[in-house]
Amino acid sequence: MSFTLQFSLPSRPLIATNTTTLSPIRPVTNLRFKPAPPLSPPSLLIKPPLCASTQQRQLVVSGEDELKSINGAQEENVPLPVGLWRESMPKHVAVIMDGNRRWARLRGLPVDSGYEAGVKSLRAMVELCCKWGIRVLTVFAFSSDNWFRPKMEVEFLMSVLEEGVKEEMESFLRDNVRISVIGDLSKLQKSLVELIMHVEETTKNNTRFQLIVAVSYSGQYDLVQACQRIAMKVKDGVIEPNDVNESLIEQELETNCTEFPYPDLLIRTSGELRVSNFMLWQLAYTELFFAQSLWPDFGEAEFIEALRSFQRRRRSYGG
Ligand SMILES: CC(C)=CCC/C(C)=C/CC/C(C)=C/COP(=O)(O)OP(=O)(O)O
Repeated sequence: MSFTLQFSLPSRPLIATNTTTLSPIRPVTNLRFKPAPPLSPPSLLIKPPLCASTQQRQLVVSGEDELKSINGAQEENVPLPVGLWRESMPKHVAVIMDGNRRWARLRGLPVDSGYEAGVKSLRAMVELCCKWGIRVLTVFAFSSDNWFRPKMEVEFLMSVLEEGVKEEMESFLRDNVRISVIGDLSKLQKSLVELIMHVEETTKNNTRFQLIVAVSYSGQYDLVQACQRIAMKVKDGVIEPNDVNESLIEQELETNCTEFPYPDLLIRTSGELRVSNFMLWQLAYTELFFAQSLWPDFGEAEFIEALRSFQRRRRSYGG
């Protein structure tokens, strides 16, 4: 049984969007908070829209059954590692997969081996996300600035993406995985763009898990392209300048491809303490976790540590 309380907030979010109270001892609450989008189409009762900053919020009090089911998809019936609580799992994790080249150099290996080891780490993380009920994983695979790397390295990374998509296409379909790519695709080879469009189209109705790959992407690029689209709408008389607000910007960002909220947790590996122009708007209320491990060494134990850290935090969204 469930009921919904709807209330309005003047300008900023009150408590939480899509996660329950985070308790290190035991999750005691089954309260869910969701923002109701003023401009986007109506969503399902417990389906949160894109972001945490829209002005109207709904408080949904769920029964046991509803906690197991989010947006109609059943959570995996797999026991979680000790100390992790399903109710307070992040829905969306983002990762800056840093340290692949250092990993290779430390071993006296060519740079390519570092990226190959990084892909193995990514595969393992996708499996863990699926197993533990994390619904979206966004990875920074190639930044706008990475175009300045040696040509051979750029070509290798592009071939990794191309081969990865081709090899995994069957498993995406079998495992109900949706693939989305965000970034400035105009800089990519035509054949790769076609492949990306094909995999996005083929997997667009898959609901178990969404992998968002950021390629030729930067947070500043995303904001600029959103501004350009909004400016066109103003120019065409579709909207007035005064209509531009947070929700409208959110709709024009590349992350509009996910039905889930912005990242709850950002993990950056390799000990660097920066967000490096990644999802600048979307990270507004994201919890940050910086791991010492280089990305190819980031495995299950490190992921559990990041999730435990996340679950110990209280997210107030400035309220
Ligand atoms: C298909 C797909 C999604 C592939 C992902 C492959 C992968 C692991 C890409 C990482 C790309 C990258 C530029 C990481 C930054 O660390 P760095 O390697 O520059 O490390 P450094 O800081 O040691 O130089």
